[in-house]
Amino acid sequence: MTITNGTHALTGKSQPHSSAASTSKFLKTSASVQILGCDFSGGQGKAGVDQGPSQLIQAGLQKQIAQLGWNVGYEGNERYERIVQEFAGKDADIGQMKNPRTVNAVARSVADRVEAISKAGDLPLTLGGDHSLGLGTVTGTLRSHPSAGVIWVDAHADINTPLTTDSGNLHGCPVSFLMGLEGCDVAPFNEWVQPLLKPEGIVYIGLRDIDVEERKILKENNIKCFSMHHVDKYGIGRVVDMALDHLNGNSGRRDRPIHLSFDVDGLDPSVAPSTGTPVRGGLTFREGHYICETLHETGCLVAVDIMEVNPSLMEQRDAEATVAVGCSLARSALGETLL
Ligand SMILES: NC(=[NH2+])NCCC[C@H](N)C(=O)O
Ligand SMILES: [Mn+2]
Ligand SMILES: [Mn+2]
Repeated sequence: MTITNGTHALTGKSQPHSSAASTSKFLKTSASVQILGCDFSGGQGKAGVDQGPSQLIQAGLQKQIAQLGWNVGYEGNERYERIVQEFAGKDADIGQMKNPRTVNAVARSVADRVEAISKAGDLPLTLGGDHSLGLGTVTGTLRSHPSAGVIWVDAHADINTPLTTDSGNLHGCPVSFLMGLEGCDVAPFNEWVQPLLKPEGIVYIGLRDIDVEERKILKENNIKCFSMHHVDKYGIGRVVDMALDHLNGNSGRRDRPIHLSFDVDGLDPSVAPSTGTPVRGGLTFREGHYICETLHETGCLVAVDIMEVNPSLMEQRDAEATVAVGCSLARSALGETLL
């Protein structure tokens, strides 16, 4: 194991620690974390979620991750801004879907970047932006690691289809596109989206606000869901264990690559208030971090998304708290322990 000298991310004190990167099973030995800042809000209706990535970066995320022993790269938002410009004023609804061409083009571009980063043996850390970006990040991961499983932490299932969505907001639909469910074979998405995700390849944690049609889809496809009810019943420790068991075919092994897509609204609004669709009764600060820490411990994480941080909502101090928790979730997933 490589020993490097780092600085403790909380205390700022210098301390020796093992390199987080070296413990990963699916990354190259000298792996880097490549941060993708996706300042994108077109998958839902509230402005400001496009400020999430820049705020997370301004809060020092890049340096904090470096202090954990990682090489860190950061890619800003230019390419996505160009796409948003390109379709501005020219993106009429298609059926129920709002901003379909913009969401499509952004997700496609994100998929290509995540795929390239992952194939280079590095870990893509995507900062949203709204959760429609998950169509891009998970596609990119599955092109690079076809056997990867997804852990989707969220108050919502984001599994509406173009036929079932009431809101028309595509941040409520990425999972159905990833699975190629009925109604998802529509332009412009069908130009590139492949049904790479199988229903048994995803586990949800934190659900508590599911639309009627989504509930049917989850049941029909036998998708593993740990709602807040299950977190209360079993405790977060057993829930994460069961989630990993499910993805690893109950083999007892921990050898399936994992993509973590963390919507900060999975956390309770008292912990992450500044997000577009908050739902009370969510994960505590520790439950959220426990998920990230435990997934890091498996050595199987290949990609991480931190989504739906919207610093323009609520008061300034709420925004700061939400940005801070976004940073600390990312650090936990990348190996920060509080010891
Ligand atoms: N990524 C999110 N925050 N999604 C919220 C989705 C809410 C609702 N189910 C919808 O489809 O509109
Ligand atoms: Mn959500
Ligand atoms: Mn979501």
